[in-house]
Amino acid sequence: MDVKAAVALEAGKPLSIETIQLDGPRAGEVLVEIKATGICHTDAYTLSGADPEGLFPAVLGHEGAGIVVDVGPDVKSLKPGDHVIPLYVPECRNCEYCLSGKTNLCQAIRLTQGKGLMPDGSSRFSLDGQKLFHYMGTSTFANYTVVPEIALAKIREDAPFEKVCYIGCGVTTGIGAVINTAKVEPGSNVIVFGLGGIGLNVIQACRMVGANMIVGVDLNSKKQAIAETFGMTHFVNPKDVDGDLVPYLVELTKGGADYTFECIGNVKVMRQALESCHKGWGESIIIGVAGAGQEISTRPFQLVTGRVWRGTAFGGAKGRTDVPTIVDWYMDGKINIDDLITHVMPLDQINHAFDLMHEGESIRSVVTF
Ligand SMILES: NC(=O)C1=CN([C@@H]2O[C@H](COP(=O)(O)OP(=O)(O)OC[C@H]3O[C@@H](n4cnc5c(N)ncnc54)[C@H](O)[C@@H]3O)[C@@H](O)[C@H]2O)C=CC1
Ligand SMILES: N[C@@H](CCC(=O)N[C@@H](CSC=O)C(=O)NCC(=O)O)C(=O)O
Ligand SMILES: [Zn+2]
Ligand SMILES: [Zn+2]
Repeated sequence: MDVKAAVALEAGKPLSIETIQLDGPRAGEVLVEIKATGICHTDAYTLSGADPEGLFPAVLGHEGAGIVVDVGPDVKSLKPGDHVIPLYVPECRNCEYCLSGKTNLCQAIRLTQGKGLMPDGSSRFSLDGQKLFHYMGTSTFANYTVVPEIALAKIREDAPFEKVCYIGCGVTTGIGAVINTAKVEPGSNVIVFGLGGIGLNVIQACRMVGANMIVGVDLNSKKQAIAETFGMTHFVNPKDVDGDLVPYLVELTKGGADYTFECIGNVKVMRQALESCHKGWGESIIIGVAGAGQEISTRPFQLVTGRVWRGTAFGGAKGRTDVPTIVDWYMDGKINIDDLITHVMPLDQINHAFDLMHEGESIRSVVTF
């Protein structure tokens, strides 16, 4: 079938709006009509060429919501008409990782997903006969996509696509990092580095769990006002700090934070986030994705003296189990998504969404089809 898509033809170039061809679903696969997709910083990261797994030409996008149109053989849990959110971390409930109970990182299809292919090793997308790569197993920058059954969360039908698509990455990542990964306790002091589409969700979850100080750090002071409405209690712009940022933050939090979150993807900030933690118990959670060749460093003494360095993917959430619950939280008014979606636009303006992100003018842009 013909599909309208924003195609990443080359690294570092704007997306190209094209009519491409999509093959139907094979065994274990589902054809989904994408109704809305958010644009996450990770899409920009891959498009920039910094992603070691980045492949071109490809259909990017991983923060979508839509409706099942058709299912391939052996699909049991979904049927046409079901409302779904694609998952870049699937949940097969059968692999060693799923059965461990220790991680959300289902590995059932990770190898082919990282090669831009469906689990059978082929692509469903093409442009004038040339193969296009899938992206993160989701490829939501198209009005139709094919996704493995194990990578789809079934959600309630009254949830608005243009809002809950954001649960496909940013909302779940930020909230899950607080609840599943750090397990922030009431009364904790936290520092959030980067007040974008992920960091603001970390802040709203810290408020939900009853954190005490919620310090936000961002180079862009325009983020202060919205962060305060989501629960930030103190704002720090590193440009306004005389001297080193770390001792300033340790002093502000009276000995260091119980938890810090790096929501930028900058390895220098990751070090600052670790070293701003409280001696003896502070935990720093890396959420940001850093480019190829980048490495983190610190004095081992920081860990010897009790600070903990951890990371999280998709907020530690098991998508088919947890995403429907987060949709319920939104529908019940327990979490705020509406105020984080600052821009909505049609697919042919998607490059503007990337410009807004790079200029620091948006929190989340959403494309509706
Ligand atoms: N681990 C995971 O599962 C996920 C990771 N990510 C990653 O999280 C990071 C954040 O993503 P978004 O919130 O969508 O990005 P964003 O672009 O919306 O926000 C980044 C924020 O960091 C600020 N910033 C940039 N450099 C800074 C610095 N040196 N010091 C202080 N603030 C600085 C910017 O002003 C901006 O407000 C990205 O690296 C993204 O790839 C995103 C989703 C899931
Ligand atoms: N391909 C990159 C790694 C990118 C990455 O870390 N992705 C996160 C999700 S970011 C979403 O916006 C993730 O879930 N990672 C787990 C995984 O299995 O990929 C690289 O190779 O550096
Ligand atoms: Zn994302
Ligand atoms: Zn699994």
